[in-house]
Amino acid sequence: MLLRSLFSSLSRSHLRFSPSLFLTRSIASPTSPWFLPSCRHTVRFGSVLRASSSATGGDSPRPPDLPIVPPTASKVPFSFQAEMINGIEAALGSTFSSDPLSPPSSPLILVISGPSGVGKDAVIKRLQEVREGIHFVVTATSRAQRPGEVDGKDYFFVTKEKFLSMVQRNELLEYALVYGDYKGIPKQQIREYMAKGFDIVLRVDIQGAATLRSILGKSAVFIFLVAESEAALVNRLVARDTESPEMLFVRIATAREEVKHMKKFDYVVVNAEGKLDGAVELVESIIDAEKASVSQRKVEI
Ligand SMILES: Nc1ncnc2c1ncn2[C@@H]1O[C@H](COP(=O)(O)OP(=O)(O)OP(=O)(O)O)[C@@H](O)[C@H]1O
Repeated sequence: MLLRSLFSSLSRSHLRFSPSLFLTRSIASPTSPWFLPSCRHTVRFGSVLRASSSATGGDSPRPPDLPIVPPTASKVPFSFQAEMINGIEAALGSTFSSDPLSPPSSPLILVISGPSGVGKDAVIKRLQEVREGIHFVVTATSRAQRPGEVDGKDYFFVTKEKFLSMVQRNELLEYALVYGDYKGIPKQQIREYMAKGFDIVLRVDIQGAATLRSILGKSAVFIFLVAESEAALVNRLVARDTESPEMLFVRIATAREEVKHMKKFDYVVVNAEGKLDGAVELVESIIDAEKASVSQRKVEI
């Protein structure tokens, strides 16, 4: 029935054709896709389809100016393709929509964590350079500013008193006392940038990641960053030269314990010595995969 209707719509079109042209492949069922005639014609590229009402039966005209991109390997002439499409539309009783078939992807929250000195800051900084639409949430901290750090860019450096007043006003998604200093994530920044469609990157230590997991559950993507080995991590921390020997010892001892928490994360990314770009590419792949996921994570802050 469907086929008959299609043939009759096509035969009303300007094109002279034989149904046998279409049936160069066997038809498994009336609804299965069956296609193109094996004939040789000159193809006119770059033209724009304008449907004639006779080809669509007059009921469901194709949108005007809908460009048809010619498949390079096709031997089917353009005008003939247009007639075929019109015929199929007429047989189906509706035009083909150009709306995207995939649902829009939701903004992500990426939680990037890992032992001290593994390269969290370095990876996030590079990610922001190579990828658009990423907002790194600037953490508020009561710790002292290190040389080269910029207030409002690396952290919001605040006094302990100011930090505690932010806690009281429920302005922080999560906060913790880390090595004697407070660190916390301002909620407002996340809301603001998610509303603009940005993917959000949060940088937290392992303890912070555990707290965020309990708050955000599966609605966020948790990435654990590791060095290629314990020795490489220690070298990196020593070379950074930002800690006193005592603090260095505490960080290294803590890192040993922290690696054990890897399984609570969704992904692990190795940031190997001299291969920062490789780590960033993997993070990008994770983002791309998440955006292509059939069930998108939904988050509310
Ligand atoms: N792939 C890499 N190869 C070599 N050096 C790296 C790599 N990634 C980061 N580094 C360097 O290692 C040091 C530690 O990196 P970074 O400060 O980004 O770590 P972090 O995880 O943010 O540390 P913390 O949690 O203590 O703030 C920095 O000097 C950084 O430049």
